[in-house]
Amino acid sequence: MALIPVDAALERVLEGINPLPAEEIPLHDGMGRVLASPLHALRTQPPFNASAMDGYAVRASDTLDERRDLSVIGEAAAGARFPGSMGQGQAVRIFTGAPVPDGADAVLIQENAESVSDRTIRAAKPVEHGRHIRQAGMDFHAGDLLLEQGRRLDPGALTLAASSGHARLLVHRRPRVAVLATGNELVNPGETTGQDSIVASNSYGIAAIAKEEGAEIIDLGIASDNDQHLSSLFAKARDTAADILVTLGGASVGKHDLVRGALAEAGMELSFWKVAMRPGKPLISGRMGAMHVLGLPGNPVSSLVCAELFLRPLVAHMQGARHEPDMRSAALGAPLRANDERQDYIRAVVRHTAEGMIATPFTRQDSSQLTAYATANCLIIRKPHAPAANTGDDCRILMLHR
Ligand SMILES: Nc1nc2c(c(=O)[nH]1)N[C@H]1C(S)=C(S)[C@@H](COP(=O)(O)OP(=O)(O)OC[C@H]3O[C@@H](n4cnc5c(N)ncnc54)[C@H](O)[C@@H]3O)O[C@H]1N2
Ligand code: MOO
Repeated sequence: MALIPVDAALERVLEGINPLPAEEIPLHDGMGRVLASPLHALRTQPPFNASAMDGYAVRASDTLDERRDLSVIGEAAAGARFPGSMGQGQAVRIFTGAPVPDGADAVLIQENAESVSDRTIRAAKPVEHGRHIRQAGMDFHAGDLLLEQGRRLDPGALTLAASSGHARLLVHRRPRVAVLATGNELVNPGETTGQDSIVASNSYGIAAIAKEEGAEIIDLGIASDNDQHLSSLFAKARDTAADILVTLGGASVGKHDLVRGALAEAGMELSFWKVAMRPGKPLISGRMGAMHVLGLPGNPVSSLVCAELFLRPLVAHMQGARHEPDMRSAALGAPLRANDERQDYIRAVVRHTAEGMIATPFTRQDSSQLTAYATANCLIIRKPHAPAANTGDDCRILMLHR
């Protein structure tokens, strides 16, 4: 089967995805969730003209003459407005957040007020009209569109939603991602290892990527390399109503690489197999009924890179969110050889310097090496057939947020 380009592969993975149904959640559970409907303000903020400072509500024209006595006729605090209105030559003691009394048009900060007697002050400096007053609706008005549908909720968005009167939010359901490691050699971390054992590590990073995007994880453990065991665990993924099944390993061409065949046997409609990328070539994508299937290669770095490129956007799209990879430009910190037909994702460390960003690739790029991957903070992307490049040449990098 021919290798398909990375962009085409991503398009196919995301093809025809409808966001999962909406559910209502309390604000405290909103972090990282994606809004299923536009959010409009239920109230106006501030709801009244409010003082931004501690001081005196005054008429600005009364402060032009610094010898003018102003009589303090009452007090306005946050939550307890001055009940009357204020006339010429009068002032009201006011505190930050309090409603500005009728008749006042400025706030004189207390540092600029001289106390003449118990209930009389003078303005040490004139204050201009409107000073230190937050106009009603300065932030938003009832009915304003505050957050778009598809917005991923973050601390700022959650605080805005609360401030505008929402106690509950409508968000898309989290995708359920079933993760299945495959391979006779695999044992769980902490288990006794035999001479030929390998610790099944990939599930942890893959689950972490999916969770970071908002998924719920169903850990299906480890399947041995036999068709019965694989098919019983695929059935379990369906029984648990997984939206996405991620398999790890067994994706290549060896005698023991049974995953693609077993998936087909279990009814998966293959979308593609093999992508023109390094690492990650034997990636499998398809559908088993409503369940999306991603078969990631077994090499740990291959599985992580594939999950960054395909699983992350898939989980985001299923929640109605767009996924914008953090791509930047940098200068190469070391030369690179000419590339072949596969798009390369080269593990590298990018540093900010006075001359700009410099991305230095690790010398060894084996797809089994987690030490380099865990140290890398970016992947240098090399187009297929890119010519040899020198130190200092421009390159594109995908940031890996650590
Ligand atoms: N003749 C060919 N051989 C290979 C090709 C090819 O085109 N022709 N492709 C190579 C490429 S590229 C990759 S990538 C690997 C991926 O193969 P599989 O997906 O079949 O992976 P496995 O053989 O099952 O495992 C590879 C490697 O990774 C270890 N592994 C597997 N699962 C896990 C896990 N959950 N946690 C940690 N480590 C895991 C496994 O023990 C192997 O060492 O195929 C090449 N071969
Ligand atoms: O594509 Mo494999 O992922 O080179 O190691």
